[in-house]
Amino acid sequence: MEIKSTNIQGCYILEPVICRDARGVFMETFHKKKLETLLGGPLEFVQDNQSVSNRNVLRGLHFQKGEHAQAKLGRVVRGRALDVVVDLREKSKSFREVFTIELSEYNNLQLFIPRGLAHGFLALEDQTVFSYKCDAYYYPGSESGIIYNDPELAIDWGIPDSELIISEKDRRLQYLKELFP
Ligand SMILES: Cc1cn([C@H]2C[C@H](O)[C@@H](COP(=O)(O)OP(=O)(O)O[C@H]3O[C@H](C)C(=O)[C@H](O)[C@H]3O)O2)c(=O)[nH]c1=O
Repeated sequence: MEIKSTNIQGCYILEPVICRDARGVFMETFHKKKLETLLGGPLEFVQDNQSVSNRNVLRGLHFQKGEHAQAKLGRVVRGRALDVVVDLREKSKSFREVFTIELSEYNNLQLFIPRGLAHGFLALEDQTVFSYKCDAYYYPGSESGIIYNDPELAIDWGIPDSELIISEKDRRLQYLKELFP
């Protein structure tokens, strides 16, 4: 497993070792001890999630507040997605910064997302399967988020707004200026 830093403190790109032979491909998609060594600290994932999205579906930008904040290890098992995180940690050197990366079944990349970041993605192919580990349980009462088209973030999703498929819930998410008045 190789690790690369991003512009966001504690957020890392992970590239698994791909073992290919005449039968196909094998890779370790998660190895607790190796990842703890690479990240330099303990990891205790407690919940795995998976969503399937057709092309142009945008999920996010979501986070859980306070004690229910989740670190995530995300990857695309099938298809392609533009993955986006925003640093919402006021004490972080990268506070308010955005990082985007394409995760796909073709590049096998993963993204480690520390607690305190908002996360979302745009599916770039039909039936894109996004799978991720969380180090805290889902806690509906702590759910929050930032709206995908917040002008302060100016995220380029790469397609016209009219083509985006977004849940009513996500269309009602707050702006950064409401979260940090
Ligand atoms: C997140 C979650 C949701 N649910 C239920 C709640 C709804 O009935 C249904 C769909 O939930 P939601 O629309 O919040 O799903 P996404 O839009 O994919 O949410 C995720 O989107 C972005 C990309 C994230 O990083 C978050 O982990 C997560 O918020 O699954 C659960 O039962 N458990 C869960 O952990």
